[in-house]
Amino acid sequence: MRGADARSEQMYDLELKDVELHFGGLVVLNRVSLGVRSGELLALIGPNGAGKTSIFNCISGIYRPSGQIDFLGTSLIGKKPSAIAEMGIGRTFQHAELIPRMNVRENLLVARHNHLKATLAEQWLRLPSARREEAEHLAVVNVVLEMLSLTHLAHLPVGGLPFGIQKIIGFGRALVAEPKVLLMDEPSAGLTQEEREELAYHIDAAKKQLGIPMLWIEHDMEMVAAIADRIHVLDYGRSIGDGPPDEVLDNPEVVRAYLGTTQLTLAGADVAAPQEERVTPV
Ligand SMILES: Nc1ncnc2c1ncn2[C@@H]1O[C@H](COP(=O)(O)OP(=O)(O)OP(=O)(O)O)[C@@H](O)[C@H]1O
Repeated sequence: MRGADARSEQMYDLELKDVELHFGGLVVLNRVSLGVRSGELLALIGPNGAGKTSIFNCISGIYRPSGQIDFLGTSLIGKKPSAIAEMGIGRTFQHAELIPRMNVRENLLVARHNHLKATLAEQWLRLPSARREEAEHLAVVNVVLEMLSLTHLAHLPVGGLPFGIQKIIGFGRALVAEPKVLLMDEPSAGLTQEEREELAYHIDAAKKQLGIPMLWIEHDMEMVAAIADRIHVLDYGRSIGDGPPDEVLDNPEVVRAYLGTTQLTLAGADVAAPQEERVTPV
């Protein structure tokens, strides 16, 4: 079997089948089926209110839909959000939950708490096992800092850093938890064009380096066209397209539903290399 054929046959790590969600009379998700494989970045697009965040809330166990949601062969339906997070489903939020007075490295270390094995007493007594564990956490954090070109800012309080850098730190927070799949809810919201390109560069690089399946809600079609492997389109809770970016963004139904009459141009869609020297460490 050739590479592309093998890939299309590959099982999904995370798969939704006929997922349906209602709030009173409102049909929020109407038999939605989609899946994401390891090493794949699947963009979830659609107009406001289409149901994108609701899909994340169903996967995370916050909403209780009908249908099937399977993660690495295990059903997530009926599981508590904490149990789902512990299974390795990571999530970034539109507003990164950073602690402004802590420095960048400390913010990432906090996100390792799910991996803590040493008891509080062992940590206080600084037993060798606790010290070894601390060193392991620090090593993971340092790898992520390096990967996101944040090492030179690691000692700086997060609150004083530009918004675009804070977004990259928020992405790093999700990565240090070593998720098995990552859900990203519009990480580019509020960023300038230059900051979006830098974030896109890091998302793309992290996907290639770590091979984690990523499901990504995004409104910026240039970012999507530049780095998504596949796009799934929702409209009023219904799936209206799924496929490679050039195919999906050319689909007349998608153009009509999502983009109005504006023809999407993919020309110029690009990602920029990080600019480490943008922020001067103090
Ligand atoms: N907890 C809730 N109770 C009632 N209605 C809800 C709830 N959560 C979502 N909805 C409704 O479901 C629909 C889909 O909302 P959702 O936030 O999933 O859309 P979205 O595609 O993420 O939109 P946006 O791009 O604006 O974030 C909307 O009509 C919303 O008002």
